[in-house]
Amino acid sequence: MAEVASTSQSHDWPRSAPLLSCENLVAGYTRDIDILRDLSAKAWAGRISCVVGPNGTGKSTLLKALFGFLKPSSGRVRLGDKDITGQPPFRMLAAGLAYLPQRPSLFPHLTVETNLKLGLWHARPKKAVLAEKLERAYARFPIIREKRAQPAGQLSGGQQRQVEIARSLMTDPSIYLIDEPTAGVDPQTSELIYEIVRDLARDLGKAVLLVDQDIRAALAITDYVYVVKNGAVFSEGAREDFGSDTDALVARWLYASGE
Ligand SMILES: Nc1ncnc2c1ncn2[C@@H]1O[C@H](COP(=O)(O)OP(=O)(O)OP(=O)(O)O)[C@@H](O)[C@H]1O
Repeated sequence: MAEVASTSQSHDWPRSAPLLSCENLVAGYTRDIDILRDLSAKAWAGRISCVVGPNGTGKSTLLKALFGFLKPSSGRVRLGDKDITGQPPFRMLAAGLAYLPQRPSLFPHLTVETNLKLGLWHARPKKAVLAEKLERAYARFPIIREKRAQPAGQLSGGQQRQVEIARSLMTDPSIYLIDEPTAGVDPQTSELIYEIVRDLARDLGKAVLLVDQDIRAALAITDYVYVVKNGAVFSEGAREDFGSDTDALVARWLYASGE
């Protein structure tokens, strides 16, 4: 595993305590095949960590293992100092993790507002609390206020992404695991979605672990980069160590891809 540009003295935040971390994670879908093979990564409050790498290398699998859909066969997942390895998704949610999968996860036939309310169903909030949270969501995403009475399935891909993010914010998570948020979305909407993801970290102080194929766009908002190959970290480093040299990073990614 290579540390990228580790000589830089310009910052030391990557040495600060992460909010979420995994160490030497091994996990897979069947007993005999490990997809993640000794993978370690971190996400810091107010920062975006981005996981890039070739197709099929285990990026989405990492998020699934962190959120508890897959139980690691070895390694540790920690929330601050607390060991949360192998906890089921509902406990991960309660612990402050939000997971946004690659495919939209809204109920298409229910209205936008009902989808938002479902973000809090498990908490059984008082009416006033629910109303306040809805108002906060509408203030942050004006397009959602406009479309709140429509079935969610009638919204564009980008609008559905906004509803998903608004729904996740209802539980005020501290950590976001986000899988390819702009897959299948037009360039203009992509820009908006990256802005929203950036604001989750910069404005709201969330720790974000982002998996992305659109390497150049993702790098523009990223603080720390993991290049993953064959289920392990091939190379990592703080984004600012690369200066404006996105090409060096892309070259490293291509090397990991074997292209
Ligand atoms: N539900 C599943 N059951 C069995 N194998 C799976 C399952 N989901 C993914 N895999 C396999 O795990 C490996 C890693 O898949 P994963 O989706 O994590 O890769 P990825 O790096 O996110 O790829 P991409 O960039 O194409 O989304 C692949 O070989 C894939 O076929």
